[in-house]
Amino acid sequence: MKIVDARVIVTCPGRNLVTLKIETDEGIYGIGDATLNGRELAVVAYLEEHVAPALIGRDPSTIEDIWQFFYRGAYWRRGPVTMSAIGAVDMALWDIMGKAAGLPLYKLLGGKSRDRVMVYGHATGHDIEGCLEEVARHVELGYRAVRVQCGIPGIASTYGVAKKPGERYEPADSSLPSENVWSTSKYLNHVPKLFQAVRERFGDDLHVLHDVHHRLTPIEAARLGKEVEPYHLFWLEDCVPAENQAAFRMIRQHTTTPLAVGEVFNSIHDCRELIESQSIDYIRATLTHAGGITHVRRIAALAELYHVRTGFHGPTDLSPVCMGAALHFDTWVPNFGIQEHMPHSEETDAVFPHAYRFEDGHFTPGEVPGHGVDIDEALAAKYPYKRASLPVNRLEDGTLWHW
Ligand SMILES: O=C(O)C(=O)C[C@H](O)[C@H](O)CO
Ligand SMILES: [Mg+2]
Repeated sequence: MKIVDARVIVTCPGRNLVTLKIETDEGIYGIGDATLNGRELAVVAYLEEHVAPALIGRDPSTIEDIWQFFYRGAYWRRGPVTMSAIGAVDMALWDIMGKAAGLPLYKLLGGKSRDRVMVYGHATGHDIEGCLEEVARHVELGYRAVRVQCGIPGIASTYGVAKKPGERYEPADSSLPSENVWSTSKYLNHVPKLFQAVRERFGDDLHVLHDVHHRLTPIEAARLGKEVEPYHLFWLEDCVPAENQAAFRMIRQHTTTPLAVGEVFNSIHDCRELIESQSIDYIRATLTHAGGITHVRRIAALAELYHVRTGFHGPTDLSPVCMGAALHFDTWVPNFGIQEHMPHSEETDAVFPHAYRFEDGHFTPGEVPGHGVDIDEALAAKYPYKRASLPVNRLEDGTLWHW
């Protein structure tokens, strides 16, 4: 089998999504997600100029060699743009090989380690009461695990909280970055009250999660971890920016709240120190941004040695193609923890018909050969690209801060 075409499809059924489609001389094709939120066209250019032409004529079954060609063979290694491009190629090749073998991807990877994949949903509210209503709605829908993000008294808007009650929050909400204001002291005073209220209303069985979005310093994160210990969070996510990996050792010494990190990581080298020092509990690197199945399974294997489990990033800025492939990976990977789930819009689901299904707080990937997600190109063409940017965050005195 030979690759005869590799094309990039950009569509915006509510938000921008980038798909690589690789076609073979045997009529089998595979697709991969290359969406890098707010930087979509940078990956499109990388794929079109440096990757797609070099794929033509290759044997799609040489997945490892193709991965090495685009990673090791490139002088400029790593980084989110390069690794998202490689991730899309890799996902599409695994899709092709699944279709050629007539096997769903999880069987190619080594078969089922579980019957279904537990996911967590997103509850956001402007105040604690609003959050509790949203958590209740998720419980009603069957979710066993819910991430809870709350507006902070005295702060006008916070990233990660929907703009209006009942709406979903949208990660990239305007053409140029909008601005939020941040107060660490107001936030730290509020969050323990939120989780106390969640436990009082929903009891001990519901898994609850929280995302800090990298906004704290290590000592502040240590305080938050300690103060929410009585509420037994499933995890505290991205409590500090992870460039300084040694910071996590200090946080770890102060709290037993489990720590998750890695949605912005793009290679095993971003994860290595955190995993080897046993400073984290969940690794969130995703198939799209961290070089596809071929690379993320190396990360998962390293993590397994240190009792670290997977908790893949799964917001709407990753397309259903990534979600489908991730659910196969989650079904197979021995050290699975949880999978994030933000439902895509109806328009997005129509552009990407898929085999995966939600039931009772869990997903199953389906039995369709490959990753089980397709693209309706005619429908995709009806939604042209629209520039969208992630917001920025400033302290109350105007200082630009982590978001
Ligand atoms: O889903 C999460 O945990 C996020 O933090 C969402 C991210 O902010 C979003 O994917 C940025 O593109
Ligand atoms: Mg996050």
